[in-house]
Amino acid sequence: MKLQSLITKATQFPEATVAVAAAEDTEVLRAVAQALQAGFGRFVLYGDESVLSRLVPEHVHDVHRDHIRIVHASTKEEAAHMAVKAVHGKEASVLMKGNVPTATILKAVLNKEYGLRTGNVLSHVALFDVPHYERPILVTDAAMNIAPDLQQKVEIIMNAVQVAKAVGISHPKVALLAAVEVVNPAMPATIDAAALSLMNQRGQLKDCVVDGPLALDNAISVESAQHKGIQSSVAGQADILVVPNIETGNVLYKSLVYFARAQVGAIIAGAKAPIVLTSRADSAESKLYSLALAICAANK
Ligand SMILES: CCCC(=O)OP(=O)(O)O
Repeated sequence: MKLQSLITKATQFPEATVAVAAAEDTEVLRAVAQALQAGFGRFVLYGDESVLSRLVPEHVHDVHRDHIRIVHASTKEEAAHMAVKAVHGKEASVLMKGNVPTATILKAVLNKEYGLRTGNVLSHVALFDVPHYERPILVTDAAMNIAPDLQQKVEIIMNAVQVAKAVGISHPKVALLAAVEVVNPAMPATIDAAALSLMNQRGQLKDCVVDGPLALDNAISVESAQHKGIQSSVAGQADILVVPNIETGNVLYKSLVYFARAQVGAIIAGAKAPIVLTSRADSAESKLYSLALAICAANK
């Protein structure tokens, strides 16, 4: 599903409520306004009431103002905790990071008493529309897990498969990226990839087809895979790219956005509710797509 279609799908859930932590941010409020304009979402904005009362009318059309509630929080930490508590208490089905450091919101998310942990690994899943590439493609994990071990990679894959299903890819093809297509004992990513592929063949990783190690070119290009003689049901057709570590993921994410001018929507999956957690420099449009992705994932 292309990102624009995701917005159409999100309009099936006009009442889905989003708790925004520290909403006093122009790009966040522009995304909120665009979501309301598109016809989805109710928003509870936690933050400095005096600032929000001034900013909201500047961004949000009068006709949509009854879809927004402002709740005062004295600090960004308090805003993060209040927003997380609202999701924990089921007053909202999606959490959104506003103008608050990632570490602050994640601390609230991981709170033992009212946080959003399920016991599963939390992981970042980004859905891209890349110009001149016909299919949408998911990338994981560009932001959360620094150097995932084999078990963490299993959960990262399962989180991404759930997100893929939410956007209409029912049995995704998962490519495990490395620098080469063969198992090399000096490259741990290739050994994990081989183990994960076998786990998939033996039914330990369900609802998807997993293959690797694959280099990026043969994961996404049939011509490259054919040229290199790679026999694989995933090569050239990957729906999900699993990177070996956060550096690879973050560089791939930002290369797609800045070099390729890709559009992106991204969430943290694996928690009790999806979390919209974009790069600080991401556009309002990306935040809008991320909201749509989160609402679709919350209602899958
Ligand atoms: C890819 C999203 C996470 C990230 O890198 O965020 P910042 O650019 O805000 O550091």
